[in-house]
Amino acid sequence: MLKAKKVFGNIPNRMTKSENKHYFIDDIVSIKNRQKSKMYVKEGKRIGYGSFGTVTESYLSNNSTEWLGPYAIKRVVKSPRVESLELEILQNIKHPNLVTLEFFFESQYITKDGGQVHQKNFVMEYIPQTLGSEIHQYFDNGYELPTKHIKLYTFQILRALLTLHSMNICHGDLKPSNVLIIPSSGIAKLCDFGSAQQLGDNEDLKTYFCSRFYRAPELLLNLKNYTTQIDIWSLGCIIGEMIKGQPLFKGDNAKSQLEKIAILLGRLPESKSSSNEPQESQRNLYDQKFKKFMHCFPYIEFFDVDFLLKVLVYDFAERWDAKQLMAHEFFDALRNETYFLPRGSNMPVHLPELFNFSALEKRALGEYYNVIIPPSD
Ligand SMILES: Nc1ncnc2c1ncn2[C@@H]1O[C@H](COP(=O)(O)OP(=O)(O)OP(=O)(O)O)[C@@H](O)[C@H]1O
Repeated sequence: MLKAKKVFGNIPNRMTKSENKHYFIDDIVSIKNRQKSKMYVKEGKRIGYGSFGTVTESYLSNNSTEWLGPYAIKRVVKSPRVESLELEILQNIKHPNLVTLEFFFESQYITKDGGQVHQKNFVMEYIPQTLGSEIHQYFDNGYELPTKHIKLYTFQILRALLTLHSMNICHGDLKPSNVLIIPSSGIAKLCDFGSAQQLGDNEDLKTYFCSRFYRAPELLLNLKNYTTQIDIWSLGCIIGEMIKGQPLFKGDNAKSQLEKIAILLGRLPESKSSSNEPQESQRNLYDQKFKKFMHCFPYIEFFDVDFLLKVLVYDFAERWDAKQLMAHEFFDALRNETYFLPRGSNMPVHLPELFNFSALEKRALGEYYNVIIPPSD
């Protein structure tokens, strides 16, 4: 289990709102140097209303005249019953494709009946666009998301998953609104670790989490032996949505979600497919699925269909993992070229750094590393 570093006191701050609509926090912890200080906080417009908290555009100041920011402050109720890995992940895992936590503080308010509610406040870098809003912008205006962009965002999501999964952590709520993007530079970063779990052998695992349209079949079936591969399924649904402009599987409940999935993948197999099956019947099965996928995604390249067939697989043991997928020829367009065209621009810009892997990432990639990096690197 990841250990949370105890960098803040046990007694939460009392928030005092001043007339200028900013308030003062006694103990705000800088993640950079783990030092506590006193700061003013000014909150602006709401960016997100999640099921667990609110996110607002905010500014911080040491003196209430010069303001730093914008930041995004996510405020969630601190519950003694629900353990969340969100703070541990945000403060301990630094990664180019995970949103950066800059500060953290605790706060409290008194309810009408005199009860105290304790809150956690995550002060993050502010990235105004999400993959969800980007998909809408394109499709609402009659355009499709360019294939290069789809590959760019997918690769970076996989890179973030490679790191989380190498620690046996699943994100648990991957969906387009939890992927923050900077369209002008092509950067993608995952946010919202409120549903993240570290999977171990003896955990009493919950199965009711992850937004339905992106929930893997094993979760829909309430199987307790699921793995971090649930995130790969969610990613497959996100890729489908980037291609089609709307959620790939839109069920009203778990049963109808499985039915929607079956339209594309065929009925859930009664027993595990076996690699001992004759090669010919395996080939036939692949060809049948290939035809269905071609019908669903008529304008994509053959090897892109093959990529999707490796992601959207019922059996999570056969679903490819992050490193296998990063090595797929689906990403050759990113390995062999250095430019892409951002939305609304006719000037190509450099692709973001995609292959500057850390030592931890290199270890997680193992033998795949040499296949994944561009030929000239
Ligand atoms: N750092 C950020 N910069 C800009 N927007 C953000 C940032 N973090 C979160 N958001 C926006 O706020 C929304 C809600 O945040 P988050 O998903 O963390 O909260 P949540 O309560 O878990 O929401 P949900 O129930 O939708 O999963 C995100 O979907 C995203 O659109």
